[in-house]
Amino acid sequence: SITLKHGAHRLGKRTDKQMQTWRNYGLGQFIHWGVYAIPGGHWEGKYYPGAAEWIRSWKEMPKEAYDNLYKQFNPEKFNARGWAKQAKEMGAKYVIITTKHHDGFCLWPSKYTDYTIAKSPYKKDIIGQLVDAYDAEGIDVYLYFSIIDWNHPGYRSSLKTEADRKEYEDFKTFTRNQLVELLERYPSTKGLWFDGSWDKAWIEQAEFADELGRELREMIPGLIIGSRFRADENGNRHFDTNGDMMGDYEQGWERKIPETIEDIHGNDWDCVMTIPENQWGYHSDWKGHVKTSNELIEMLVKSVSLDGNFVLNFGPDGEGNIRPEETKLAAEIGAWMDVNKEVVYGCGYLDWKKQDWGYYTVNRETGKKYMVVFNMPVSGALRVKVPDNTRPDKAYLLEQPESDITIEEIHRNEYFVHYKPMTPVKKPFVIVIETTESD
Ligand SMILES: C[C@@H]1N[C@@H](C#Cc2ccccc2)[C@H](O)[C@@H]1O
Repeated sequence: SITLKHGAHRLGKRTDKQMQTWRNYGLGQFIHWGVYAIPGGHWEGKYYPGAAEWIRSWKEMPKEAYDNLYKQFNPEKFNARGWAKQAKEMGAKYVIITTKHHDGFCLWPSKYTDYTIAKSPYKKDIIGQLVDAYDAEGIDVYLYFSIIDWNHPGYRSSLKTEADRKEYEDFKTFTRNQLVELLERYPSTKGLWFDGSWDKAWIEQAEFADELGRELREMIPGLIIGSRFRADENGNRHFDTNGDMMGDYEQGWERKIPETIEDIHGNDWDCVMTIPENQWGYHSDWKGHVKTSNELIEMLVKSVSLDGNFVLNFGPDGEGNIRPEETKLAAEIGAWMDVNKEVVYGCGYLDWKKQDWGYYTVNRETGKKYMVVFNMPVSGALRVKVPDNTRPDKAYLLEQPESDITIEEIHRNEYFVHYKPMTPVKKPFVIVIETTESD
């Protein structure tokens, strides 16, 4: 490997208590909210086919019109406590909230720009209300921050001229000031989720970004920042020139999930996921496939089974309502988590061979092993292959600890766990499997 000044500053996982807490969340909630929720994917009767939070970039959207939407932003129905309660009932252990998306509109009263909630009819600090409400529910708060800021005069996607460079210096100072301001205003923040850091202009700022990261981490000990924040001095993002991850966890899994444990290269990671195909901000007309709770629970369990966190996105509407489809899914996921949360919280990868019926998770502290079943075989025989020196002794339904499920040895280190559900299986279910390990 080569010597880098601004590459990864740590090899391997962080082992401090803040990161252990992060690693054990399992389930998080993403909230994308801003003035883009007002048009909700439409403008003057036309349907915007892109992601609703990107509508400003649509050729049919006059920039002037978009940039004045904030003068209408007055979400009467906004109820931070209600959102936090719903997230608690869903089983989210942390929340990531957009403070400022690519459009540059600030949901907190930043003193570094007038393009903020303070200048809207609503006036009040949305981020502050959400931080307090989620803290009160015991849900850890992380702040999403977009480096891209289409509203700031000094923002550039690339630096072509000396004038660009001069302007961009102001933008860098503005960016740093806003981030320091956010951590000063909301010191209970556990981490920053950066986005919009793919521009050439920002990628060239390896030294500045590295120093900024250091400054932010000094403000809040244990602060957690993912791999999307900065590039190394050779322009490499997420992984530096030596292939080492920069940041505390990998943020490359946006709307996708790794297939195998090899895909995660031993790093912590999160998957951030939309309910429709690709809408983060509120779009009033979701087209295409909308995921069911069974699909989302499978994504959650698959993520946990591969040592990751699953963060499900909610896009409240322009009045501050959580839409009915999201409310329904939150309730269905919450009902499943009420019964099965122990296969998610504090759990991770079990190095047993993956089987078709579903996923294994194991509690990192107790070693308790779970079979989370999504695909019941017609035979009712769930194949289990164990490592050498491991003998399965007992299996029972998590929901019915007194149930005694037959384990049949069929080959060396290979068993059938025989289970015939009494009623048709409508939701994933969990079998606990107890083993004896011999040296
Ligand atoms: C977390 C998500 N990242 C943002 C994006 C993007 C994007 C932009 C260009 C090409 C592919 C993806 C989305 O707007 C949302 O905030």
